[in-house]
Amino acid sequence: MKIALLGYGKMGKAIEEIAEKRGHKIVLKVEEDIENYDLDNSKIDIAIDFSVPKAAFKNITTCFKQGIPVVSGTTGWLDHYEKAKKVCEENNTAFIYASNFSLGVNVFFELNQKLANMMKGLEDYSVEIEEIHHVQKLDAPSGTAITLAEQIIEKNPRVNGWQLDDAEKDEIPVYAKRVEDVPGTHTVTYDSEIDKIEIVHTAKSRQGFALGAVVAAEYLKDKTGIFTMKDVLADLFQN
Ligand SMILES: NC(=O)C1=CN([C@@H]2O[C@H](COP(=O)(O)OP(=O)(O)OC[C@H]3O[C@@H](n4cnc5c(N)ncnc54)[C@H](O)[C@@H]3O)[C@@H](O)[C@H]2O)C=CC1
Ligand SMILES: O=C(O)C1=N[C@H](C(=O)O)C[C@H](O)C1
Repeated sequence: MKIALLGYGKMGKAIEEIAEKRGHKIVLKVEEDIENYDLDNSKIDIAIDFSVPKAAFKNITTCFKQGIPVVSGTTGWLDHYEKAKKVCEENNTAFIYASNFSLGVNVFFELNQKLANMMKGLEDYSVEIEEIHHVQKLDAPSGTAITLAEQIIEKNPRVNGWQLDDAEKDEIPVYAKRVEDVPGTHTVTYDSEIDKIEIVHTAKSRQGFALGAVVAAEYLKDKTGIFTMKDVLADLFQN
C-alpha cells in the first residue's frame, strides 16, 4: 500500500517502521496544515492519522474529499466524529477510528464489557478508572479511558456518566496521571469493603498501537463505509 502519514511524531515514526517491514511504502508525511500538501489519490491508497486533536478533523475530512480512506487514532477530537462519518459517506470512501489500536487493548475492551456485565448487580462495589501516560500527552483523560468508561456506562444502569477526578456517586471517577516515558497503562478497579477486583493493561512500547493501525489500514484499503476495530479483529480471527 501507498500510505500517507498524517502526523509524523512518536506514532507516525512507529507506524512507518512497521508499515515498511510489512512491505508498504510511505509516500507522504503531513506535519502541518494539510492544505500545504498535494493529496493526489492516484498516488495514495490510504491515510493514517496520528496527529494532534486540533488538526484531526480537518486532516481526516480533507482526505475523504479526495476519495482517500482514513485510519485515525488521534484522540481528543471526538466531538466531531459524527460529522467526520457524514463526510466519509458523502464521498463514498472508508473510515476506521479507534481510541486504541493495540490488539491487546481490544481484548481488554472485551474483558471490561464482560466484567461490567457481571458487576452491574453487585451494589457494594464502586468502580473507578486510572490511566497513566507520558508527560507530552495533550488530552486527558485518554481516549482509551473514555472508551472503557462508556462501555461500563452502557452495561450498568446504576452508572450515569464519568468525570475526570471528582465524580458524583452515580458517575465513574477517571484519574489521569502523567509520568515520564509511560506509553499507556489503563486500570479498571471495582472496590468494596471486603475486596478489590482490578483489570490492568500495560503497553510496553508503542509497537502494539502501530501494528494495530497498519493491520486496520490493510483491512480498510479497498472497502467503503465506516468500520471499527471489532470488524478488523473479526476478520483477523476468521482468517
Ligand atoms: N489510537 C491509538 O492507538 C493511539 C492514539 N494515540 C494518539 O495519537 C495522537 C498522536 O500521538 P503521538 O504520535 O504520540 O504524538 P506526537 O506529539 O509525538 O505527534 C503528533 C505529531 O503531529 C504533528 N502535527 C501538528 N500539527 C499537525 C497537522 N496540522 N497535521 C498533521 N500533523 C500535525 C506534530 O508536529 C507531531 O509531530 C495523539 O492524539 C495520541 O493520543 C497515540 C498512541 C496510540
Ligand atoms: O497519547 C498516547 O500516547 C496514547 N493515546 C491513546 C489514548 O488516548 O487512549 C492510546 C494510548 O493509550 C496511547
